[in-house]
Amino acid sequence: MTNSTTPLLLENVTLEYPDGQDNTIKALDHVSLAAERGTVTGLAGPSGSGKSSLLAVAATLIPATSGTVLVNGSDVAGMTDAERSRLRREEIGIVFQQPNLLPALTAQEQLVAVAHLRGESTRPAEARAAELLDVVGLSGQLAKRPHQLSGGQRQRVNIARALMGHPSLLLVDEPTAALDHERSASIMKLLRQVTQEFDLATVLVTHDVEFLPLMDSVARMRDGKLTLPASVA
Ligand SMILES: Nc1ncnc2c1ncn2[C@@H]1O[C@H](COP(=O)(O)OP(=O)(O)OP(=O)(O)O)[C@@H](O)[C@H]1O
Repeated sequence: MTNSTTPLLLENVTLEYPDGQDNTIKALDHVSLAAERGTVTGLAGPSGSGKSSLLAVAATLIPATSGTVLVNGSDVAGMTDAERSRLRREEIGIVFQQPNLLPALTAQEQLVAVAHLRGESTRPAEARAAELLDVVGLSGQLAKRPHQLSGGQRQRVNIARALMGHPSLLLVDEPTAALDHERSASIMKLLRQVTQEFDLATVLVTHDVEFLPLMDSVARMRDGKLTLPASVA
């Protein structure tokens, strides 16, 4: 059951890239997917099957060639660049494989910088940053800079930063690619925890089939086509 409160709805989405000659590569081939609040949708599939392309279209970073992308009921195709930027700031959290933290900033400052971009004042931003860093298990590390944190801790800062804008949709691309098994497992559990705690619709790309049982549903991609999510519960 989907409606205007469904954070992400893709209907028949196709994405074509030029191949450098006269043809196109179909990275997404009539893909339909709904991501509901409070659930983690795992996105699995071989390299080159279109997983990152799906996230990029859902994040409104790349426009679909055809089909419909609705974020909280709004069709992103009809939006101006400014409206899409606002959507990304206010409704979408993005966690990439590498944390991409700013080397000079402390963990707390990484989050406050995001709030400043949205025009928020420092005091409430600092309070929310501290709260979120506590949620991700870093309450004692607020003043640490990236080089003073482990890979897993940096990814936790990255996740907390993605939550600063109160998103309804969290898009996560291979969050554990740079981590060992134990840290990967705890990051996956954390993503599940924040999905429930903040009632997020999380779409998570992973190569690691071991973590698929932690997802509420798993969509599988192959050659740009998506097999509809099947519950793994
Ligand atoms: N910018 C681009 N220009 C042209 N082709 C692209 C571009 N980005 C991706 N592709 C092609 O689109 C298809 C899907 O790529 P995509 O990166 O979405 O796959 P993926 O499943 O995320 O792969 P991986 O698991 O290796 O990250 C591939 O054939 C890829 O070569």
